[in-house]
Amino acid sequence: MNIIFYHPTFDNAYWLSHLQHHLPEANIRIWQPGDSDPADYALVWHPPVEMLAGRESLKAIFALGAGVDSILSRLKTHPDLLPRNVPLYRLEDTGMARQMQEYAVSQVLHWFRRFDDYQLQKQQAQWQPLDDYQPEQFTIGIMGAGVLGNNVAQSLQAWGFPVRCWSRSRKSWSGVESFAGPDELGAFLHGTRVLINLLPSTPETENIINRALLEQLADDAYLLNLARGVHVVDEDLLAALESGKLKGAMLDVFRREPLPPESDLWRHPRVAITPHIAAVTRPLEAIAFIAKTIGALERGEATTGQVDLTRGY
Ligand SMILES: NC(=O)C1=CN([C@@H]2O[C@H](COP(=O)(O)OP(=O)(O)OC[C@H]3O[C@@H](n4cnc5c(N)ncnc54)[C@H](OP(=O)(O)O)[C@@H]3O)[C@@H](O)[C@H]2O)C=CC1
Ligand SMILES: O=CC(=O)O
Repeated sequence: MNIIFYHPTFDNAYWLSHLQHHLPEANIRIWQPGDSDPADYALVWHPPVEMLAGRESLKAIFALGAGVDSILSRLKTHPDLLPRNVPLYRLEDTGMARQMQEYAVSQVLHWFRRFDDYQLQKQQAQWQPLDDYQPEQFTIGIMGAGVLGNNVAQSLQAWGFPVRCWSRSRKSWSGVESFAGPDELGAFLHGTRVLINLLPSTPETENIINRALLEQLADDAYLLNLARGVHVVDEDLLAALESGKLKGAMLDVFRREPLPPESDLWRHPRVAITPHIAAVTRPLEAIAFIAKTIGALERGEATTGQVDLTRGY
């Protein structure tokens, strides 16, 4: 079995040695420009067009992340980026769910315990206990009820917050109110105090967090964007912060990354920023998932994590 590997920033030697450990029978090589030798599987992130074009005999391609938007969006300009009829897989969880839980729980508790307000008071040397918020005032609405949304919902439920989710198909998760499809988006937003975005980036979800959506949230709402920058219309977010509709936002992802120094988001006092680190690919968990999936494919067994190219996630 031949496997080709390409990632622009990962430690290739580290990945190769651990892949080899999990797949001892495989010939694994780092793909280099000009390499058109046979391959059964390709493991990629931001692959050059030349790497995969024409490789119709691949058995599968693995994206080395959870979101596949960076690959699928390039298909418009480079239709031969992905060979036809070759299944594309993505990483499912592989340690990212735990990271998303840590991020979401810590930030929701930060807002719930009013640490943002106390930080502002501190800047004015103001010693002033504030009224507590009650969990009932802190309904959490999670957009995107997939692998990561499900785990984040469970971790926030454990803290006693009312949790609801919104997805294309209805979920029946114990204690979580489920809303499905565009017709139920308004009901999902009504009363949501903390909006957590964990949607994939697709043509349907681009710019979804806009003025009309933000206006439907509860007053003094908060936004936590953990998914993709293209989901949010930045001007509308800044306007909602200025109008007081939104009390704060924490953003991990941006339309342009790195976020340009001239962006007003950097300077807004009620916007917190992290550099797309909410959940990073953990090599050992990712390699275990890929090796398990290759094993299942070789044996003709069922797999999970295949991307539906028509849905775009
Ligand atoms: N910031 C970071 O560090 C990271 C960000 N991410 C982002 O998180 C995203 C989510 O990951 P993951 O949970 O694994 O993805 P999944 O594919 O498991 O879940 C996607 C969810 O979004 C829902 N959805 C998709 N399209 C729509 C739509 N048009 N309307 C309503 N709901 C929709 C799906 O609905 P249904 O269940 O009905 O199919 C599903 O519940 C990734 O795509 C990636 O962009 C991921 C990892 C790290
Ligand atoms: O944003 C990261 C990913 O894995 O998707």
